[in-house]
Amino acid sequence: MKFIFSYLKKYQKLVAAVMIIKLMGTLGELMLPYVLEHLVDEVVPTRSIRQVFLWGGVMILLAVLVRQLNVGANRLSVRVAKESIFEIRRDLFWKSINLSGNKLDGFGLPSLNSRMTSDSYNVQSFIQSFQSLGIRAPIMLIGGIVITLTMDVGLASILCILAPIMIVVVVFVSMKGIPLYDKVQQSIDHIVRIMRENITGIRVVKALSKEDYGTRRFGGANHQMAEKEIKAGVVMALPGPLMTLILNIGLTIVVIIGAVQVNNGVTKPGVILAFLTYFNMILMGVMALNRVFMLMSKANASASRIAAVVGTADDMVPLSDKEAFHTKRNEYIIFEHVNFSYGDESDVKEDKDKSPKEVSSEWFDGMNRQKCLEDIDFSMKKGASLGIIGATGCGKTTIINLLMRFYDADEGRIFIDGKDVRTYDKDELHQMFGVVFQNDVIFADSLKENISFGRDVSMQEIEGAAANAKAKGFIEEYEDSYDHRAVVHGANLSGGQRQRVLIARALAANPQILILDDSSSALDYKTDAALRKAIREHHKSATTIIVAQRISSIMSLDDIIVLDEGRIIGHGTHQELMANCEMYREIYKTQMGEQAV
Ligand SMILES: Nc1ncnc2c1ncn2[C@@H]1O[C@H](COP(=O)(O)OP(=O)(O)OP(=O)(O)O)[C@@H](O)[C@H]1O
Repeated sequence: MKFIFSYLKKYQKLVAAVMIIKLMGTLGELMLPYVLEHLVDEVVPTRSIRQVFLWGGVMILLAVLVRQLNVGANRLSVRVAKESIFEIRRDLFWKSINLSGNKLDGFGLPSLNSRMTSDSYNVQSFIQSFQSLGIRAPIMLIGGIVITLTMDVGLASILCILAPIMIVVVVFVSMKGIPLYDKVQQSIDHIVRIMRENITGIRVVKALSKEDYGTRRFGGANHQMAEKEIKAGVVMALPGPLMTLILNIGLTIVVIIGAVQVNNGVTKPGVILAFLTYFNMILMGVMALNRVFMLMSKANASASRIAAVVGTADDMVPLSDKEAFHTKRNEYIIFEHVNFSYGDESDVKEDKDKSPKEVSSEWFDGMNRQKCLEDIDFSMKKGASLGIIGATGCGKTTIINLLMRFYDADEGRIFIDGKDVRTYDKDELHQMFGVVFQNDVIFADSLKENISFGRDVSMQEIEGAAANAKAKGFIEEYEDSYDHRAVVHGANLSGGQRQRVLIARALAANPQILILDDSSSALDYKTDAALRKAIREHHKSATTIIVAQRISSIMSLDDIIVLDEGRIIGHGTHQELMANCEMYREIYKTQMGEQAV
């Protein structure tokens, strides 16, 4: 809750205005039965039509005023809720896209997704309802009791006994509800993950006729979520009927005692009429209180999940010169005896019984760590080119991840241009790179925007990059050329076209370091060779690293590293590796044919 209120601080005045207007509206509402009682008991017996119309008019005016006040307060409360959730989402998004690789792995994309959507929605609903119901409910409850006390102490004492019982029930049940809603939100993460996997991999699912399998997986997760929702819903739905029962019993007692009193001339009929209305109002107040507590339970669980991300400490802050490593070597990129392991998030994900807060603080500490890179040691001169080859999962991409400081090495030192990579400001560092990752993303936007990608890049540079990436030809065949729109994930482009647009994106800003991670696998050999030639000719000064499975993509580069299970087992030019590296020779033989050796 502290997290939510920290965002409401700036709207203090608006929230206060909502509450004051709501207070006035509720007081007006409370006056209505009182006026009704006066009309029935005092005005009607005078048989004065004028007076009846006058007090009837007062009631109508009061009702209209109450309505207007409620509408005004609701509008303001919606505004506060919308603006504060806008800020919460903005901060959550900003933090999410700036999370370090380790923390991103820890939270998981599906979970970040549901924090951005369903969790934010829960918080928004609470902010909105707490401003109006938060004041209306207690005022109706307390006001109703106070007014009935002034009318008939005996009858009102029935309410005085029932109200605290109802409040205790609501509070008790809400306390039980909070942890249950935590679990519901965790199931939403799970469901979002399965949805993402199935939607992203829809083609594979269809191609292998695995719709049933996908549906079964989703069905399992859906079932789990439904169970948790039902459990939370059953608990939170308990107070409603219980309260109606308690109040109806109270109402029956009031009607019976009231009837006797009216019969004996002790009480007037208008009082009983007013009592019945106040009873209803009190019931509505308690129900509203129940709703506020229910929304609060959900929002509390959701807010701590959002706060866990927003409040996570930035672990990739640039190091000061004092803390950093230094080198006298003058190569442009240097890896010195680097070791690295990813944290294993599976042990965290299983810990479903812990609150998100507890989990998030532990995620990044005691994770199982498998060694991924061991004693990686190489360097590159400025403008040089390096190929990295090796079996899948041997750690090729991880080297890039460390170079771009998505993760920090466990041991060893990495330098770019004579500076410890950890001393660079994140933006400064990333602006040095033009990069295409494996399965990189094409956005649902024009091809022009996909290439320029929000950078200050002229149309001439876009066209130049497209030409070097061998994308110019197919782009200019479209009637709308560079304005042609790609759909989500570039599904209206072929694999090779997607890769060429991505390479154009990497080349567009004339990067100092160019990284192509398995980014030409969908290109035919001829286009791949033409692409490398264009890069050599037009991006001479760029220090280039090409990660590839295809030996033909890297054999002409200045230097090649052969990786095996996270270790460098071969390093040199193509000729040197052919002479000295058994695995390289094997890859060459397999891909280029026996006689090529
Ligand atoms: N975010 C991550 N969290 C945990 N383990 C990871 C993560 N990313 C990669 N790994 C593991 O690290 C190892 C190296 O992965 P990496 O992506 O560097 O391999 P790669 O050589 O690029 O593979 P490929 O050629 O298939 O792309 C693999 O065993 C992989 O499962």
